[in-house]
Amino acid sequence: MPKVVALPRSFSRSEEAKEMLLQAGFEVIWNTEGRPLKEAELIEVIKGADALITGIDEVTAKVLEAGAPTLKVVAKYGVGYDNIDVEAANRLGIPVTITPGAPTRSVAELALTLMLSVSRHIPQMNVGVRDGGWNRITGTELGDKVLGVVGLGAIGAEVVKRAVAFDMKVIAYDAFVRQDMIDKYGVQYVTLEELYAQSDYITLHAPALPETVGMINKESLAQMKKSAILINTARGDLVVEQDLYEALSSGQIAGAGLDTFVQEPPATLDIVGLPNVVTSPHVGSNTVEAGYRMAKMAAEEAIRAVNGEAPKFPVKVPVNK
Ligand SMILES: NC(=O)c1ccc[n+]([C@@H]2O[C@H](COP(=O)([O-])OP(=O)(O)OC[C@H]3O[C@@H](n4cnc5c(N)ncnc54)[C@H](O)[C@@H]3O)[C@@H](O)[C@H]2O)c1
Ligand SMILES: O=C(O)CC[C@@H](O)C(=O)O
Repeated sequence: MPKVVALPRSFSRSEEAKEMLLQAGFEVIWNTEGRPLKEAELIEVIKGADALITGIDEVTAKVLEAGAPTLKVVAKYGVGYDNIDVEAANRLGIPVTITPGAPTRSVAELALTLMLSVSRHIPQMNVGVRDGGWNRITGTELGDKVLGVVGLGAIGAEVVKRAVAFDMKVIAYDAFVRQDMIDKYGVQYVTLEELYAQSDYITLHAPALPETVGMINKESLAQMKKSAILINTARGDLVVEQDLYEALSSGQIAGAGLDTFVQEPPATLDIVGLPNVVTSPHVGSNTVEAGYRMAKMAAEEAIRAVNGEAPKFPVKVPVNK
């Protein structure tokens, strides 16, 4: 009986994906810890497995080596695969797959949620009203503001759609120019320097790559408007957190909405404790709907691999730092 190890906490909510795996004759091993597994735990659980379905667990070379004799696929439940050592997987001949498009709408909705929450001070007012207060903090509108999108791929494009509906003007930075974004939403492609200087909101949607890791740092923050708000639903590694902390504390920029951190949970509460920062615990794709889509697509990849079929959404190029 083929064995699949399914680690994402919310995977077990998807009856359809579970049923698919059972119908395909899999023995399914669930992660019942309610947290990503540590390397030593992963090494134990992966032994003898045919497929691994992983969320944000660190799938290191050692983990892959422990699974290599039997492992036929590492199926990422999501799209950002910087937690998987793709170089080691390539070396060991284990395909790595992702679920493109499955989390897109949920992450875009969260980016907008964070933009609105920071602009309208929702968390502070919520706590205030609950405590019996009535502090009516003045906010700002998204309408007529400039949104700078760094990484205009699947998620970036869904953010653009929504931002335009809020009457925002959109500028973007990406190596690949999408003519449909220009034609349909009036997106203007600019250099990174222009994007930093012109944006009222900057939203990050690029993967963690050697050229994006640390891109939001002292120098780039210094180029931004004092009224700028930074949104990061991509990866924490894109930001030098100490530099962001200093920029937010000193008024160099006005606020931030952060779903992702260098270390999760964050190593210190410095940034998350600031009054002009709204945070969430890496939940961009953590909705019922995205969960169903990611679980189904990852289960399909596991089944394909065990049946000796080629993966549908393989990734070969490492994105790790
Ligand atoms: N918060 C969450 O829960 C969550 C969920 C899903 C994805 N993500 C993150 O969002 C990222 C984007 O996801 P997607 O589905 O839109 O991926 P995608 O591949 O469709 O889009 C990524 C875009 O980034 C661009 N890019 C690459 N290098 C760049 C650079 N140096 N500067 C600017 N742009 C660059 C690519 O050309 C592409 O257009 C993922 O890599 C992942 O890290 C986070
Ligand atoms: O597995 C998760 O919970 C999040 C994954 C998400 O960040 C992604 O990159 O798709």
